[in-house]
Amino acid sequence: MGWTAIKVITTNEAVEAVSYILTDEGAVGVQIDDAADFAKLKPGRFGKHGEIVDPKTIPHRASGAAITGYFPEKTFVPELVPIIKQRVQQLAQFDLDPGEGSVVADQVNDEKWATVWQKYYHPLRITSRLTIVPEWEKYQRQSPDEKLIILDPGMAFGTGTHPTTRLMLEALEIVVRGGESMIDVGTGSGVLSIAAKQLGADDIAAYDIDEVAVHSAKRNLALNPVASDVKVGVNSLLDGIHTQVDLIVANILAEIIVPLVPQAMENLRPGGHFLVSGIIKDKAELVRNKLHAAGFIIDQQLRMKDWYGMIAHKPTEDEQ
Ligand SMILES: C[S@@+](CC[C@H](N)C(=O)[O-])C[C@H]1O[C@@H](n2cnc3c(N)ncnc32)[C@H](O)[C@@H]1O
Repeated sequence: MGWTAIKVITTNEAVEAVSYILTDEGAVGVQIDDAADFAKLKPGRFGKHGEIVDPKTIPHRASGAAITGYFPEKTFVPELVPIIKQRVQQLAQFDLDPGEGSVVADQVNDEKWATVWQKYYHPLRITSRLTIVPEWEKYQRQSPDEKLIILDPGMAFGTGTHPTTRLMLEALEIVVRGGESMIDVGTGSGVLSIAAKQLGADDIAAYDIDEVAVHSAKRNLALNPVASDVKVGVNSLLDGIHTQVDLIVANILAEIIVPLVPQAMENLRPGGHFLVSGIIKDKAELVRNKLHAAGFIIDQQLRMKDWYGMIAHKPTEDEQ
């Protein structure tokens, strides 16, 4: 079996917390290289047979700590790295200095990672009506209402298996009635736009700040003829966009949702829905407060593991 190693560079004080994060995200083993441990070594106190060893000859970090988590080969790295990054940065809230906080993936013993994980990615019924089907799998519908989302996420976030995406797919199924115009902010693999089209949404524009994601979304939209008219482009949030749509969806980190909230209010018609996900438990209050302050009405809060999603709407004239 191959392993995927994900290395976090942090401070000595954050070693335990980062090790916990890596284990909590599925690491089966953690290796710690801490400059503080090295500083405690004294000549002659170690060596396999009690021999005197010069600490200077031992490879070590000059400062801070590197913590490497070893994950099973089924791990889909493009979804895991941003999540670990976010959790490491959040340590500052608990008065722990995350330091550099860089998170880098490296495949160990397996250079073919990009295809190996595919062995573990199978058709998945997300809701009673939405099923994700990897492009390379054959799948027979289990019921006439079942809608398929054909995907090859490539290197973009959005396999459909992550709780943040699943919450959004559930929210779309609750809200979409048919004929809605929609903007998908941070489209990743394009999974939410394809799902919305399958549920009956009409005119959709999808944006991502990352060119790799835009490329992946274009490819996936082409795999799903129902979504072939979705417009996709590079854009940060809704910068420079002034329109009136029925629905805006965004599965992005809470800190990025915050500046998006007033832009969503401006671009929604009265009664239009704003669906947000990607909100880790500790940030739910921040997003709720921001939505209320901007004038949104929160209709429903969805939760899966430590992740929250929210369904909000812009008040109609009667509700104002
Ligand atoms: C958590 S992924 C969500 C992908 C997909 N929509 C899903 O639900 O699975 C967040 C996406 O937002 C993109 N993103 C991050 N910051 C952004 C910004 N300021 N503007 C637009 N997209 C952004 C990332 O590149 C990434 O593709």
